[in-house]
This record gives sequence, C-alpha cells and structure tokens, in this order.
Amino acid sequence: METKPYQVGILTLSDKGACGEREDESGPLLKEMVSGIGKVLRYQIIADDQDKIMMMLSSWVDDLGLDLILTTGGTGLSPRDVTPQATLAVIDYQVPGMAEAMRAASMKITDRAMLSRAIVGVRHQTLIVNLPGSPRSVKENFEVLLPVLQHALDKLTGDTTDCALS
Ligand SMILES: Nc1nc2c(c(=O)[nH]1)N[C@H]1C(S)=C(S)[C@@H](COP(=O)(O)OP(=O)(O)OC[C@H]3O[C@@H](n4cnc5c(N)ncnc54)[C@H](O)[C@@H]3O)O[C@H]1N2
Ligand SMILES: O=P(O)(O)OP(=O)(O)O
Repeated sequence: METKPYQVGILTLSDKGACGEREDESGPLLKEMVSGIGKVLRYQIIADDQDKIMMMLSSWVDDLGLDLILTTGGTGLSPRDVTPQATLAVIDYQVPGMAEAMRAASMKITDRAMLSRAIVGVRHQTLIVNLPGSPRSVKENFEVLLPVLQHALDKLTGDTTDCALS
C-alpha cells in the first residue's frame, strides 16, 4: 500500500536544553526514529512552561496543520514537569491505549516507567504524543508505537478502508 509522507513536528521540553546548558539528544533521536513515517517540518527546544507549550502545540496544529507532533521531556513529577497538563489543555480527546502500551512495555524494563504521565491525544486531525525526556526512555517508549503509527495517522486523516485483520 502507498504510504503518505506525514508532516511531523518535534518539540523538546527542557529547561537546561532551552538555555543551552545541555545538548538535546532526544529530539534528534526522534527525528531519526520517525523518518520512515514522515518529514520533520518543525523542531524546537523550549523551556518547561505550560503556556508556551500550549501555544506551540496549538499553533503547529491550527496554523501549520502538522499530522504528528512528538514531544519529549517534562512528563514526570518534578514541579516544572508540565507537558501532560499542557497537552491535556489543547487536545480534543485522548488515545489512552497508546500511552498505556508505552508504559506497560516500559514497566518490563524499569519500574520508574510508572512515573511518566505521558499523554497521547488528538487535536483536530493531529496526533500529539508525549514521550519522557531521556534518550533511552524516548527509544524504549517510541519503538512501542512505531508499528501502529502509520495506521493511526491513516485513520486520523480520513482513510475509510476496512481495517479488520483477516
Ligand atoms: N522506557 C522508559 N520509560 C521511562 C524511563 C526509562 O528509563 N525508560 N524513565 C522514567 C523516569 S526515571 C521518569 S522520572 C519519567 C518521567 O521522565 P520526564 O519526562 O520527566 O523526563 P525529564 O525530567 O524531562 O528528563 C529526565 C532526564 O533525562 C535527561 N534528559 C531529559 N531531556 C533530555 C534531552 N532532551 N537530551 C538529553 N538528555 C535529556 C536528563 O538527564 C534529565 O534529567 O519517565 C519514566 N519513563
Ligand atoms: O532541564 P530539564 O528540564 O531537561 O529537566 P531536568 O531538571 O529533569 O534535568
């Protein structure tokens, strides 16, 4: 089946990354991992600021019409971790199974996986996926979604073909 080149945005949330104190390894890793699904049109590092995250997510959906936005960082319990709150504030609905699948698979690797509050949700026709911050956690979480991502985006953008497995 022909695959669509989806338009992707990558948003790294990190106070240290935003002020140049730490190199962003997770954004570039996501760029590489998503290359089979789509083209990265936007990549930005911003601080863990809820209003700024909400504005960026809304603008990437409403103004640019990206198909997929991947965020990394700020999903835990530190007072500055606000990515899930910002995501919940801008989405129309959640896709709980995708977030649960990431946590379930990650729990087989580390108990600390339960500390990620990552949300997956949809605003208009854009899928927004939160991932934790470290490159290791990005790899371990995102590789869980990769096998279904193309199908999820196809459905979200209006594919009406029958998807029952024979
Ligand atoms: N499959 C896995 N899932 C999770 C892991 C894991 O190792 N494997 N870690 C769990 C832990 S521990 C936590 S806590 C939660 C939530 O993580 P956060 O989203 O809050 O992550 P941050 O606080 O933003 O970052 C943690 C740590 O990672 C390094 N870091 C962060 N951002 C970057 C970056 N852009 N480039 C390089 N390194 C980065 C840094 O040392 C931060 O202190 O997730 C669980 N899930
Ligand atoms: O600087 P950050 O936001 O990447 O987070 P941490 O304080 O967890 O290193």
